Amino acid sequence: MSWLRRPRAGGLIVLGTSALGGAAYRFTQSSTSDASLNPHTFTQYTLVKKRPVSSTSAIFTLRNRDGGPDPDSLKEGWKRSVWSVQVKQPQLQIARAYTPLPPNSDSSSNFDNEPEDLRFLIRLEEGGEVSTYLHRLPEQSTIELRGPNSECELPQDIKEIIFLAGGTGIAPAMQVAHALGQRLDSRMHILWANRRREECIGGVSDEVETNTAIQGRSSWWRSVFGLGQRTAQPTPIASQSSQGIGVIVQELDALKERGKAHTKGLIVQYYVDEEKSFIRPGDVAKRLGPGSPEQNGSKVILVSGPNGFIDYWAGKKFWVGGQEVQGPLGGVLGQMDLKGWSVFKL
Ligand SMILES: Cc1cc2nc3c(=O)[nH]c(=O)nc-3n(C[C@H](O)[C@H](O)[C@H](O)COP(=O)(O)OP(=O)(O)OC[C@H]3O[C@@H](n4cnc5c(N)ncnc54)[C@H](O)[C@@H]3O)c2cc1C
Repeated sequence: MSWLRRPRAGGLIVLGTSALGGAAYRFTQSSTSDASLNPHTFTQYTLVKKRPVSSTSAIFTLRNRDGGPDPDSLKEGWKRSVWSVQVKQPQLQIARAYTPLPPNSDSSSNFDNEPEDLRFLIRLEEGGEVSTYLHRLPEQSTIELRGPNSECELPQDIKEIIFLAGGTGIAPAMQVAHALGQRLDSRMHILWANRRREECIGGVSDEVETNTAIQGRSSWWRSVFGLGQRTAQPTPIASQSSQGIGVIVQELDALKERGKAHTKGLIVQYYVDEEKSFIRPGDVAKRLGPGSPEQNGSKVILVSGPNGFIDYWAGKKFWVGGQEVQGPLGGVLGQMDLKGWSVFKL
């Protein structure tokens, strides 16, 4: 799910999808009614709420306008997939993919057969056609969605996940945390990097980073933005901000709480570029564990965020015959002893 890779295009874009096993597909569809979300036609939703998260991002809450029931595929998707929908920009007739945030206590559906509201964390891209269009829309506007599209299916036997998220790459991480929160004995580490603290106000890392395992490589942010040398330092444990706790931070805290009873935990680490804290290879290495081949269950590293973030950590994805494919494992992870963990680029 590398962000910002869409070319400007005149026609509606069919987005490539891929699964952990390498297959690309859309969810099978039980209903083809235009009133229900479906992969074939655009369904009308109403923008019922736009809640700012920072100066450049907001959570958009969309409600199915005609109340068509959610397809079963969508309910299944929440349990086992990372998935997205396409949002249409009607004047330009283009569409971009966005990743629904997992339901929270605010997500409304009054009756069992009523569709759930869909919520999206959307960043305003400077000069970006669809994100600028969406951010300019007033509440009560109509927005058209098509989907769902599966980006990756979680293996049934998943045991542990390390999720490297850059910026709005946190949305798929939250989907995975939501799905994993219902699986016994799973453990998930999210390492979330942002340029600015305003995206994750009040976010306090669960673990102290010592960064002793591997040092000396520059961060993705550094390589992308050409910043100068930084001094090695531990990730600062942020103090509670006087401005309160950011919306996404609160939702991550809620996900931790929800999974507590069944799982071995959700551990979240915050890295903020402007505070000179960066995800380092050592932060990943120390979470790989000893790597015992007898251990049951898959262990997966997922990488999600802007193209440069994915390239830096895992190498480029490629387009082959109109489909986006994983490409070889490269980047920093490609040079590490991953002790049996597999890597998937979202
Ligand atoms: C599966 C998937 C899920 C996603 N989920 C989310 C999500 O949950 N939240 C989210 O915010 N984003 C998400 N994205 C990214 C999203 O789909 C869009 O790519 C993003 O919003 C930018 O789209 P846009 O139309 O606003 O920008 P675009 O018009 O595509 O432009 C993107 C950037 O490139 C620049 N640019 C474009 N064309 C050119 C050019 N020819 N020359 C120079 N510069 C150019 C623009 O100025 C802009 O800064 C997801 C992407 C994928 C593939």
